[in-house]
Amino acid sequence: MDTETEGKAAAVEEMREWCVALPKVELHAHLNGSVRNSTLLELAKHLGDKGVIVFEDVKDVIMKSDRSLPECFKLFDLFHILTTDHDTVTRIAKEVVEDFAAENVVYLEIRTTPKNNEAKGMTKRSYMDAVIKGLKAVEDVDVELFGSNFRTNETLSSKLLDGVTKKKKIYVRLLLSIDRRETTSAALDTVNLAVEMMDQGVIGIDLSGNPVVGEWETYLPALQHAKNMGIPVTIHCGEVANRKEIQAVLDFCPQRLGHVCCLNDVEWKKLKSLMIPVEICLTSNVMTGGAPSLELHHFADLYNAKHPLSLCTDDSGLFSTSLSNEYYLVATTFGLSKFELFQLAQDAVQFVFADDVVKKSLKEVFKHAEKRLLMWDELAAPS
Ligand SMILES: CNc1ncnc2c1ncn2[C@@H]1O[C@H](COP(=O)(O)O)[C@@H](O)[C@H]1O
Ligand SMILES: [Zn+2]
Repeated sequence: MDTETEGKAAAVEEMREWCVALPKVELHAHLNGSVRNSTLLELAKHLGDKGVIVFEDVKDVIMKSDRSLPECFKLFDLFHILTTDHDTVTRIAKEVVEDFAAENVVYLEIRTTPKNNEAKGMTKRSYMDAVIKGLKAVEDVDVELFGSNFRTNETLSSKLLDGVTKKKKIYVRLLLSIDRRETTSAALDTVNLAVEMMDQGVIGIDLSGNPVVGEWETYLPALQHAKNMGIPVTIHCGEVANRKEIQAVLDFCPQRLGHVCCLNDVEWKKLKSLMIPVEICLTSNVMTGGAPSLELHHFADLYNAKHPLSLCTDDSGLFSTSLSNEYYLVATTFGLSKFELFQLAQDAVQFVFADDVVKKSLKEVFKHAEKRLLMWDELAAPS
């Protein structure tokens, strides 16, 4: 390697390290899309040995790196075969939190679809109990799950991402997803479950699933019920160009929106005037064709318009990404400076569904990390 190439490689490495060190807020992560490949392979091997699936076929699908939108949803059906029993749900929930915490995510909203599965003796409630069991089983990191369990702000903020001697801390909150394949009654069950579990870390509702399936009118009663109960709602919007639905979603005016890829000029204007915070999922959108390329991703337009937004992974396992990588991509694609990236990460605190106590504590975390991160180059420079 010549000196110039070595210098470039070192700069890439240094920027990647900085993005990992940056405290981050993750607002759009699906549990079953965030499972480690190694875990999926282990689960597939186990079911292969039992004759439930053909391991070699499944292995190739898991290891494939490019995925279209329809392929993603076929894959989710496969993931659900692999993961939907109580013990496995507990395991993946634990691992997903560990993985996010390992890259300095300090606040994580995980969303997942509560599932009934009679054959496994699973109800939506027992599925969620298994998820929560997994969050409580995390040992390497301090997980703050319930509003009632907060320690004092000072203790929390000094511990979160101190990174030197103390155990890392992460706030985790849960969003219950309504799958677009569900009936009105099943969607209502999910919202009622959220109401029941508000004191156990559940703080919101999401609408997701294959965007070419289902009708807005089917979910509207459940989403309206959530709104009436004061439960924040986030909606996958415009993954495909469904004009009628995009209009209806904007009219519903949820607390946040995911993706917003296929909006026309009028819808774009409306989104901007409503100032609904957007969960931006760069890698996911480029892989599934929602955005033509990283360079042409609508992040740039929203960012330049100072529209509220936050970088997210969507499905870090499925798309082989991480939140640190999404920040790195923004830096390298759109030329944001470290200062701007820091602001971007910090601004996401405003859009969390957790209460003001948590927001205050998260602001402290960023304050605490600011000097170290913004003086990174000076600190790293040889004296
Ligand atoms: C790629 N973009 C996407 N668009 C829409 N829905 C998506 C999604 N990625 C994931 N999901 C939704 O999340 C479920 C998996 O996690 P859980 O089983 O809930 O934990 C998928 O089945 C789908 O409903
Ligand atoms: Zn999503």
